[in-house]
This record gives sequence, C-alpha cells and structure tokens, in this order.
Amino acid sequence: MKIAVAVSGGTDSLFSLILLKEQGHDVFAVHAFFLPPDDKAHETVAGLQSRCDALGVPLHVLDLHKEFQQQVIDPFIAAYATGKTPNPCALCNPTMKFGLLFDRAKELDASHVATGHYARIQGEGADARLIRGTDPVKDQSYFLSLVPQERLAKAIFPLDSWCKTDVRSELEKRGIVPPLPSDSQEICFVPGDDYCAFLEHRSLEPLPGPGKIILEDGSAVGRHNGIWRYTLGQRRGIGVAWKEPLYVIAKNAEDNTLTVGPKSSLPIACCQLREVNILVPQDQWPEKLYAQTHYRQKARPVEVELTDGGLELRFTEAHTRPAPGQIGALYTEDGTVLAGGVISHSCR
Ligand SMILES: Nc1ncnc2c1ncn2[C@@H]1O[C@H](COP(=O)(O)OP(=O)(O)OP(=O)(O)O)[C@@H](O)[C@H]1O
Repeated sequence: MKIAVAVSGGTDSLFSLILLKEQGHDVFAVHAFFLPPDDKAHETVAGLQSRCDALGVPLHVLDLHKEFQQQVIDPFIAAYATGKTPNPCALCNPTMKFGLLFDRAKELDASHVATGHYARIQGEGADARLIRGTDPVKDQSYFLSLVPQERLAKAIFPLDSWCKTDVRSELEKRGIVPPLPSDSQEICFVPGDDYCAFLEHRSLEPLPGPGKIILEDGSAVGRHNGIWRYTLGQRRGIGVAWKEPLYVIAKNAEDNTLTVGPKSSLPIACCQLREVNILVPQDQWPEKLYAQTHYRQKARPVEVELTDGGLELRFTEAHTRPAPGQIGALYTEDGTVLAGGVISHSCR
C-alpha cells in the first residue's frame, strides 16, 4: 500500500508523516495551497521540502486555491450573508482534503491518504467506521462527519491514539521543528479569526445592512448593524437596554431582522439536518443515539427521524440552540460517527 500524507507544514501532519515512515510504509507527502501562494506559503514549502529530504520522502505540491475559493470560501461568505453560521473546516474535508487532494493522490498511485486529524478508523471497506480520537480535547471526528464513507475507508489517521502533548514532545525528541507554528487560528483563511473584517473585505456582493432587532413576539426593540455580525447565543454587544439580559436567538435573512430573547428562550428541543452524509447504514444504528451540534460540545441524547431530504434530531433534554449552517454529527455512545449533516433550522 502506498500512502499519501497530507502535510500542512504544522506539527500534527509532520509527525504523522514521520510515524508512517518510521513504521516502514511506502509514503509520499502532499502539500496543497488553499490560498493564493504568497512568500510565506513558499517558505512553508521550502521548510517542508527540507524536512521531507531529510526523511527521504518525495513531496508534491498542489495548487488548489481557485477550487478552495469556489468550494469553501465563496459558500462561507454566501452563508453568512443569508444569516447562517457556516463551518468551512467541515466542508473543506470532503471537498478538498478527502476530495481534490485525495483524487490527485490516487493519480500519483496512492491507495490511501493520511492526515494529522485526531480521529480513528476501525474496520475496512464498507465496514470502515469513523470513531472519535483518543485525545478528547483534540478529537476532530465532528469535522470529518461530512466525508463520504468510501473515502474514510481509505483514510489513515496516524494520530488516532495520540494526544497533542506527546506529539509535540516526540517531535522535540527527534529535534524536528515544523515549518509552521501549530494551532495558529481557528479558520485557516480568516486572519486573526476576525470573520467580520474578512467578510467586509472579501464579499463581492454587498452584505445585508442594518435592520430591526425584535423580540419573539415581533415587537421592535432596537437596530442591528447587519445580521452577519452577530452570533447565536451572543449576549454582549447587542446594544439593547432591557429589563433582563437579552441573547441572539435567530438571524432572519428574509426580513433582515435579528430576534433576541431572554436566556430561557435559548434551549431548543429539535433541529433539522440537510445534506446528510450517512456513514453507517441506518439499520445498524443502536437504540441510544447522541448528537453534537458544535465542536467540543458534549454529545447529547437524541431521537432521530428520517424526514424528507434530511434527519430530524429530537433532543431528550433541552439543548443549547445550534446555529444553522453548523454541523450536526450523530454518534453512538462509544463515539462511532453514524452520520453528519448541515443544520438547517431548529425548533423549540
Ligand atoms: N495546506 C495543506 N496541505 C495538505 N494537507 C493539509 C493542509 N492543511 C491541512 N492539511 C491536512 O489536514 C489535517 C487537519 O488540518 P487542520 O487545519 O485541522 O490542522 P491541524 O490539526 O493543526 O494539523 P497540523 O498540525 O498538521 O497543521 C492536517 O493535519 C493535514 O494532514
């Protein structure tokens, strides 16, 4: 088996490459430009090249920045403009890393693609299952839940049972410094994680302007500066003086209003998933099911119903209101991912 290791320049993928090489696998490295390559990107490639040369591993560089723009950044901007809170990393995995990069790796004769994600694959072929990584703090299975099962069956996650601190210290022991500092920002293409500034600079279409802030009964209590600037559950910065603290509970693109309400309005009872990616056939799902609607959130018990074009998750306990556009991932009690989908809306 020939393994293409997707390397970002960061700690996790570099150590994944080293582990596979040390285990004697036939490996090569693939680095993708997801953004138009600038001096820093070329420096990263030069750094990767010297680490790969030292390991005796070929490095291939792919320029995917146009595709990344079309398939990840443009939908990210469009989703914000329509009141959603998109999850570009969850979209990048099926379209880019396990999409175009995977296709290119196959053309280069790879049978498998390895990444530095903290997640596990158990089983093979149609029986391959995506499972939470062992390090609960770093587990990234949530972000992988939109990757098709056939692709995950060909994925290798060398860090499946590693925790981040051990990865760092093992690299140090070997005297290897990755070209990129690790865990620099949340979304790789949003400088300083300032998504509002990013949207203002990068949206080609004018973003929705100011509008009314309303309560759930429709009464107006103030003005907002553009619904895309607000986050569901946000309390600070709403700018409405009220008898009790107010939280953002909905961003309504149709009439450009922001709905706010007291804390008691935040919990929801159910949410709908669209663009559902089934990872385990439904007839094999256990009785007890759990859903996660945000990264690093504890999965909560749910009952699930197949609806027209999607899944409805009914929480058996009140659940923090998820943001439409985020990912809903369905798990078993032991952390196997059964399905993932994009949250379209929630209900109380
Ligand atoms: N530009 C890239 N080219 C190739 N593979 C990439 C690139 N960016 C990320 N990856 C792959 O996707 C994995 C997860 O990416 P993520 O951005 O979540 O990085 P990370 O967990 O900080 O890992 P790393 O420390 O390797 O950057 C990486 O470990 C790597 O295998």
